[in-house]
Amino acid sequence: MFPSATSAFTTYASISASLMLFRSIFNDLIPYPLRRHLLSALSYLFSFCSDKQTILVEQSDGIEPNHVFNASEVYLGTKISPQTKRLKVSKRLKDKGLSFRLDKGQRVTDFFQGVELKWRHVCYEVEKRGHRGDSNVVERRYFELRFKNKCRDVVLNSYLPFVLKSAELIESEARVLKIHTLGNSHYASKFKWESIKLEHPSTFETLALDLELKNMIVEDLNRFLRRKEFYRKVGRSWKRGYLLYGPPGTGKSSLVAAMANYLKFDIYDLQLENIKSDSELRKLLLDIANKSILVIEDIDCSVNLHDRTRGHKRSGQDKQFTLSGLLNFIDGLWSSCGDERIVVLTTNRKDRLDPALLRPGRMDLHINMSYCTMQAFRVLASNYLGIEGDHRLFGDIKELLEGTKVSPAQVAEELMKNEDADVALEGFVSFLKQKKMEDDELEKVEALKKLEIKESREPKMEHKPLKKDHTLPQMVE
Ligand SMILES: Nc1ncnc2c1ncn2[C@@H]1O[C@H](COP(=O)(O)OP(=O)(O)OP(=O)(O)O)[C@@H](O)[C@H]1O
Ligand SMILES: [Mg+2]
Repeated sequence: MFPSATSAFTTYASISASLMLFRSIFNDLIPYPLRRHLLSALSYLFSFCSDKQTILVEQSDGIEPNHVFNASEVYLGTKISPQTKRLKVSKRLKDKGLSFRLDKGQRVTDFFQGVELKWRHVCYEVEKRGHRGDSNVVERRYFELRFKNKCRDVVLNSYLPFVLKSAELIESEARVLKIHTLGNSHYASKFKWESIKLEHPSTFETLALDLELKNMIVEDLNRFLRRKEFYRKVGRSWKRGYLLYGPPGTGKSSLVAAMANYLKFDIYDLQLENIKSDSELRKLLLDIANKSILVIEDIDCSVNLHDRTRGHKRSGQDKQFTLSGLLNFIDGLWSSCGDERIVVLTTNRKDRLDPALLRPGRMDLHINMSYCTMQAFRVLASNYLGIEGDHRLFGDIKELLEGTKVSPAQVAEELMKNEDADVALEGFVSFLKQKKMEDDELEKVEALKKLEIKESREPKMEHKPLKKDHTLPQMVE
């Protein structure tokens, strides 16, 4: 005989009333610390009879935030399912989209290498006593991760590192990159960094560079990111300096943007003309966040940095801005402030730079951005005209490019003139022919000029009247 619906409901009501009564007596009569001990002793007893293990990931480890907790929170935000009933949603200024977090008490089940992993977000309150005896209640949080005993190795050695790595990727994907420049809304004549969204489309795929050079740069960046421990071990600050040199329009600024997009680093564009003193420079550089690229464009002409001892004085000001002040940040003692920094200097004229900037070890890599080669041209042809593989005009173009100095920027401009690939390439061939003629003409003029200069420097023969030379045979009259 089944109990009637009324009696089943009465039994349910009386059991739940007793449970509630028991809970409120338990909470009211037993002080909080004892309650926690009793509960953890009970769960300890239960864990003996279970084939499951539990890992607790607490929000903070003493004073420091627990990185595993933050990573788990980010990772689990991507694992929500229709069964997750309560979610928290947020968006920071730097984020591209919304991000989700589990609310307290919510559960998520994940699978990794065939292992079932049950997560639960737990929140509890603790009473904290201040110095003056006053108390306040603070919320503490942790994640509980349950899995089968036999999967312990997989969880500790593979799953948790996987969660950390995934969270890092999710965070960097979600980040909006920024470019920071010195704003002129300066307070007390001091400049401050102001930022806007960096939406430069340049990437290593779109960059027209010789493949070997491109791969070398990407590998260098990857090695730099991997070697945090190495830098620490050898006593160097975790920084890398690149000097990009080459004629205008060869892609120096585009390479900086590609680096930022690849590494997901912000760019800090420092215009040295605005800096008045070393101390101002120091302050600005200390305000730069980690994971960033500091760029100083056209270092040869931004400020007269040649005189290291006297510094750069401005009229009516005794403050100084010196090259040594800058170098101190690049690789001196001040450079140890901050991690994961990249410094890029660009110049059109490497020969004009102070030798101090070129000294070995100062800029780790000198990258020559040269005129357009055939390999670089193929990248541009694919970007701008969608040409993959070969084209009937590529032979002519290769020959013409070898004898002409055209920057990738000039090539790009020509290729943009027509959407039809054949028309655009024919136009480009005529452009190259014209350019070649002009270059040849220019070369002739240059050669003539050099000859003239050489001649003007050579000592002139003096045409003195011939003295009577007694050695000469006398004319017989
Ligand atoms: N190597 C390249 N690959 C792809 N595009 C390029 C390349 N070089 C130049 N360009 C194109 O030309 C434009 C100008 O190039 P960019 O500003 O990077 O040159 P730059 O070397 O920094 O010049 P400058 O010395 O005048 O600062 C870019 O916006 C890009 O469209
Ligand atoms: Mg540039």
